[in-house]
Amino acid sequence: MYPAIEPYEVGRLEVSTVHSLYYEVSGNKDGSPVVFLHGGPGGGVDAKDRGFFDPKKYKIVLFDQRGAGKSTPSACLEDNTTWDLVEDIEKLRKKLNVENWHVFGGSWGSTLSLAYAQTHPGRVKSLVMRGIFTLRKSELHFFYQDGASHLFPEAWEEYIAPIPEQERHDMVLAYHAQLNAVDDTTRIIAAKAWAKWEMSTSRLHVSAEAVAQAEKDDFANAFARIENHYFVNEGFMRDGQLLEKQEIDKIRHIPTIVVQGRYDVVCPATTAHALKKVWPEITLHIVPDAGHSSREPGIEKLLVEAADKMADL
Ligand SMILES: CNCC(=O)c1nnc(C(C)(C)C)o1
Repeated sequence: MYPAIEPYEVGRLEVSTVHSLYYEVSGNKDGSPVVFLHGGPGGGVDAKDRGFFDPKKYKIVLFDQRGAGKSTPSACLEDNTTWDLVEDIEKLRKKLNVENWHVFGGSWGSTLSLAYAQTHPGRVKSLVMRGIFTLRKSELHFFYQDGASHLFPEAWEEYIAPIPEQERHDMVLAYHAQLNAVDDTTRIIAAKAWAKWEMSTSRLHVSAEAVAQAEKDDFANAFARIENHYFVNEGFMRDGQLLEKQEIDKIRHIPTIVVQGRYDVVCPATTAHALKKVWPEITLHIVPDAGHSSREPGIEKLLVEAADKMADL
């Protein structure tokens, strides 16, 4: 990763009558623009995310998506869909007087990267994606219903604990009821349990720091409520839409590098493999000793190398 830097511009962008987005710009004012799309949805950006990009070559744009991080209102689900976020990226591009830009996203950030590129292909100079997630029913089933549970049985017990046994046949729906309960205590207990499940399984070796993040009320509330909202609504798209040939044909020409952990249980390699089959032109790196997180050493290294490669395009 590149050394820590501070933004030279920080601002807020009103994108609807409800939502205001936090954004920041760092690196080279005259550099090649790149927009970083964070995960979750609802995960928010971290200052460390600037470190993927050479600050001499890139004009680095980070922003918190609707309801996430420093964007307001926090955890707000109103007017919060995949397609609202796609248009927010365009609003931010125009606000910053950017003609077109590199797009970089992991996990949900890869979902949004694909949705944005397939909607506005002319605005995307390159794609660097990590832990491919396309929100198919099968992907959600594996992580939230029956799959990852077999690899992390201890964490799974904590994840199902807030849900009555008779509701456990549909965990995403059951969590939707608790994450939107009138009672604040019910909501925060469910939010922390939901967030802890993901943060406990996102690394090959469990990270205490990542798990501790799930204990932070504001993070857990936004991450859990927004993720669950998108999943209950199936990402506001057709099942498998982002992998359809007609959709990939719109972006087939865009230089693209994907980095995928072999032991990613949150967004298993099967989706990156499916993407490669429908889009053989991409470069796909499978990291043999990594899980889901962009902070896994092998993943972090290849992401920086990928961004370095795209910088001169
Ligand atoms: C199913 N959501 C996975 C995702 O987008 C994700 N995983 N970790 C994150 C954060 C690092 C933003 C918490 O996001």
